[in-house]
Amino acid sequence: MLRLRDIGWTVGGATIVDSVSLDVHEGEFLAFIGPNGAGKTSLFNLVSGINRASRGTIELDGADITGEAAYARARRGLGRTFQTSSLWPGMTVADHVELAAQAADGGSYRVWRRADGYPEQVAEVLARTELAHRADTPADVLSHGEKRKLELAVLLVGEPRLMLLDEPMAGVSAEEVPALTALIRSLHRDEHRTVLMVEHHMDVLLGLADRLAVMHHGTLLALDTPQAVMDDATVQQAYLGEEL
Ligand SMILES: Nc1ncnc2c1ncn2[C@@H]1O[C@H](COP(=O)(O)OP(=O)(O)OP(=O)(O)O)[C@@H](O)[C@H]1O
Repeated sequence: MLRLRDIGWTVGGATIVDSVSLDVHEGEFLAFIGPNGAGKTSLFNLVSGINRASRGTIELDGADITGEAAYARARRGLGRTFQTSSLWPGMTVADHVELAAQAADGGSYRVWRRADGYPEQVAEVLARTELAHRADTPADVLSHGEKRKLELAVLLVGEPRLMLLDEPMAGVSAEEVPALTALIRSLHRDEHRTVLMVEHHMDVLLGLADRLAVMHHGTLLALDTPQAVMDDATVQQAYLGEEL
């Protein structure tokens, strides 16, 4: 489904992503781990089109999308969430989803439009993400776990086939992690979406990921099943003193 060949990204003389090649199969769950600054988010930015690769090629479903803008990649079914919250504080949960539905329907983001255009879609997405009871709640009042669910809800409106999730557990309390993990699992297993996810919590990943990609200093250090990666001596060495 997704093919990266020799992807590199250099900024101001510093090589942030260095010769990354990998294939992601349809329906796969591939998790990215690695120390802070390893280049995981930078790689997601290159795949989603936020930044352009300095070299290498990116293919989605056999089409070369290396030079395509982010919105064009989104139209092909590639969606992503961000490490930091991308919500509008005073806007309600339902209005976030409504706005995303308008945008997905070809409309522009017009915050003054009344939120009565896509009630069925909004209700359906909020039910899937277990946020129906929070429909009228402003985003800034939500717990961290609910905020992450809302970011997923907004993403789901576009029905992405390939989802890039950047640290979806960041800031989420320990009590909320299981429900969020279950939601992400269901988007993958029940809805058959292909998922790439950056995550530091290994305990979360072990129940989700088919394969782990280990990044270190911008390179892909290892790519294998979770067990094989954890047994890998090179990975262990790279992580000495780091949480794995
Ligand atoms: N636009 C940029 N210009 C210059 N340097 C950048 C830019 N974006 C990222 N970097 C640098 O690239 C390196 C990799 O950053 P990146 O955020 O991709 O790492 P990461 O693996 O996602 O880390 P973390 O786990 O902390 O999120 C860091 O040293 C960062 O400072």
